[in-house]
Amino acid sequence: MLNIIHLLDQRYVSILPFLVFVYFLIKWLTSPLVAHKKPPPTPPNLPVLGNLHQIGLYPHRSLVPLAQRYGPLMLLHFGSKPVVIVSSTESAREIMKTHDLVFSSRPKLSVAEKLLYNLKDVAVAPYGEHWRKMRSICVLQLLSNRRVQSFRAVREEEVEFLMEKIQQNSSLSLPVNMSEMFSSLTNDVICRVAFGKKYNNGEDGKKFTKLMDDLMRLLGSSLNIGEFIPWLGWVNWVNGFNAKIDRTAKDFDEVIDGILEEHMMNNQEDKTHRNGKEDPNKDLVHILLELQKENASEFSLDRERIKALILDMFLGGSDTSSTVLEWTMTELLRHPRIMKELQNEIRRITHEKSKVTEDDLNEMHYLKLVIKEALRLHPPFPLLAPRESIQDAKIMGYDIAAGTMVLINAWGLARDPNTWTKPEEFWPERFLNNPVDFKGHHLEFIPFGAGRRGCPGMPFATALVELALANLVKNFEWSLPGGAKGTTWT
Ligand code: HEM
Repeated sequence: MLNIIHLLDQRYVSILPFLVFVYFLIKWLTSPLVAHKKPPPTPPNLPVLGNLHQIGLYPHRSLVPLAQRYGPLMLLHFGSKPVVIVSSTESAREIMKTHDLVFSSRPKLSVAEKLLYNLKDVAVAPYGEHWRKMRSICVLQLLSNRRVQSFRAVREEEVEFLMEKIQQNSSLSLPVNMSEMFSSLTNDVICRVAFGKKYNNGEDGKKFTKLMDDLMRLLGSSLNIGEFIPWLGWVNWVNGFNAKIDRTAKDFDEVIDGILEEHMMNNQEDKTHRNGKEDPNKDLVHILLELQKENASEFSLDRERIKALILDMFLGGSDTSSTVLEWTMTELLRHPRIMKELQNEIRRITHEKSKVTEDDLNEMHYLKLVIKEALRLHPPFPLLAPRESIQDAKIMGYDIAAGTMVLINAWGLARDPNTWTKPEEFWPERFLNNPVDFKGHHLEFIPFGAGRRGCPGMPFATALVELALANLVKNFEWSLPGGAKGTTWT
């Protein structure tokens, strides 16, 4: 008996390596990437880092030569995370049009999770019922054309204020820091729209501005090593990154809590004074609190969802528009012929008027071409916002597994020499008699994204950018300090 057991033991021992091999083979074959017969081409990668070393400081730039070599749909590895890179109009159309629903989720990134109330907002929320409801509030209540129009006075006043500041500097022959001015313009507009007042003065103002800067920096940070190489997650504790996230999230929460309390008290008072009549100048917090009270559907717009939505409005509405203004002015300064042509159009239309108002903008066709061209060359989100597939899909003959992160190189698409004549040149006339627009129908030009997850803030952003730019160009003669020519780097 003992002998038999011994014999069996020996047999098991000899087949053990085989069983282990079979186990790993099955595991490998059923892993999300290999189970799919044909994954997209992958550049060679390093252990641990994957392809992170090939991404560099400007990923949208580094990805272009890689795509030329490995194709319009590549599979990279950011550490251990598989990421599909989309680099041609055709592959973007497949992802954002043909298979839009499959790619309409967002990956769960831990920084966003902590800062955006556990993904309770709209911009980073995964696809599902919560996102659908929040998106509909955004589109129908907060950012509709009618709502954007209701904030016209805010935009006109703030742009006028910007003109006064520049006028003061220019009368003293002082240089103007346009980056700072654009940043405070867009911040002040979004503060007034969201909260009904500015947060730019005194200690509170400073604290708020710093908080917003920190939020933007953390959300756009590439410091988060633990996201892509999980076993190095401890580094984020040691270098203070996690502590900074927690502190920023807590500080923002305190500020927004104060603002909500203030609004709730004011709403009570307003009701007694206005006798139930609708206030045409409601700010976004006010609107959200009303929706919360109505609570008509089964969807509960709880306090955290309100805070997360407000934060989205700041993240979407502030840095993006100021970046567009900055780049457009930079290109105009580098191209005096285009600056002159634009100035002629604006001065001809507004004639003797001291300022451009929103009524004048419809006639300013060249202005729109200039902004389009600046958005083509310098999209504020060169890789858009990451997407994630919700089920397996076949794209251009390649298999992409459910749960794969997808990055769309909008910057690369808008400079693709196969699509655009002289793609590196700032040449607004390219859009003359050309139906290509940034509204998400032409996949070669998608600074606002496209499809279900496309940007709902486009009308809000363009209204402010057009008004500010028209006034800047009408009212002043511009040049770079010391006769500098400006750079082309982005
Ligand atoms: C020039 C200005 C802007 C640019 C270039 C821009 C660009 C973008 C891009 C590329 C996306 C991702 C699209 C995609 O995944 O297909 C996006 C999403 C979004 N944007 Fe904007 N944006 C701008 C202004 C705004 C403004 C002013 C707001 C709100 C006040 C806003 C709110 C949002 C929101 C809420 C989303 C998330 C939509 C979703 O995931 O369903 N954006 N934006």
